[in-house]
Amino acid sequence: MTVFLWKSFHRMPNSRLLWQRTMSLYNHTHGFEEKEIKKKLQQFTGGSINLSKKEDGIGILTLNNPKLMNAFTGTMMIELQEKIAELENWKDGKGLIIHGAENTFCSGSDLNAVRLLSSPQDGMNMCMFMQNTLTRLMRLPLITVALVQGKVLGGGAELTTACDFRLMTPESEIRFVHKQMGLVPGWGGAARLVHILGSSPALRLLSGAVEVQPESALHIGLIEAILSSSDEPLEETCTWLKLHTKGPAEVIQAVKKVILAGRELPLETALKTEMKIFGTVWGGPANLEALTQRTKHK
Ligand SMILES: CCCC(=O)SCCNC(=O)CCNC(=O)[C@H](O)C(C)(C)COP(=O)(O)OP(=O)(O)OC[C@H]1O[C@@H](n2cnc3c(N)ncnc32)[C@H](O)[C@@H]1OP(=O)(O)O
Repeated sequence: MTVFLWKSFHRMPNSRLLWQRTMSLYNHTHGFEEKEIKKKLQQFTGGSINLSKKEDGIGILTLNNPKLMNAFTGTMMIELQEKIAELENWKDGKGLIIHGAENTFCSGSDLNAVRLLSSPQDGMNMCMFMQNTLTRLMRLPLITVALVQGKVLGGGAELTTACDFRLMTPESEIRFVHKQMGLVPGWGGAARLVHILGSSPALRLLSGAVEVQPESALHIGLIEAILSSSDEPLEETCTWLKLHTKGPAEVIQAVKKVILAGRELPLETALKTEMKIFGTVWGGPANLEALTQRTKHK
């Protein structure tokens, strides 16, 4: 299945539907009825997800529900899916910053919705819906950064793990509070956390519902950097991301794809995928330009 998925990924299907199907994890064969869960999620309104795509190839995705510390309502979950689909089709895109409105990232899922979706079946459908969306986010051919501000809890902490990098402001905190809620992560956050940290540190964070402060997050490798202040974090994050997205979109996207292949595929398949992605940039405009200019790397 994974191999099939990656072959399709590499072939860059033109059809958006095929792309979405191959990038997602669950469909009706897994008992996932997307239409049904969307109908339920539509009932829990409030907030929005806003996307602005800048000319320099950096997108800014804003979680916007500040009254509830940017908790995810049902309609925000649906809007997130729509914005990720839009980003999958962004040919000139290179990077993405995810942040929350009014200087706080996200306090998880909206507890009002959680209370009303409390049957195991609804819970599993919501979980499959969010896992599909966050897996597609993780597989975007863009370099993604979560800008962590305020108290980032539950599903908010899970969302940060679907990004390539996390940057924290000095006063912020990440906390997988699921155990305190009688839960475990369900948006894929546990599996991704094990990949990021290894199983013992991940278990420590989950079993202790540990409040992870910036210094400790940096020490265990959960984040890439602590921002210098909380004054202009979005600008600082943009500057940081621009260092990693300098160059043409096709090259930046190819860089992300070879890393994705290495992260998700068995070694032999990853190597073959890398070779094919290499073929898309070898002799390409950026490569020829660098050769013409006799670029030196001093
Ligand atoms: C698989 C997904 C699993 C999950 O995500 S479970 C959800 C995990 N998140 C939580 O349990 C968050 C509980 N809330 C808190 O701990 C605190 O509100 C929090 C985020 C630390 C902020 O504390 P403060 O800065 O003191 O602000 P506050 O408590 O007065 O909050 C302002 C208003 O926002 C509300 N709020 C915050 N997080 C929410 C959430 N997730 N769902 C629904 N409402 C939420 C909070 O109830 C308050 O509303 P109100 O002013 O009392 O009407």
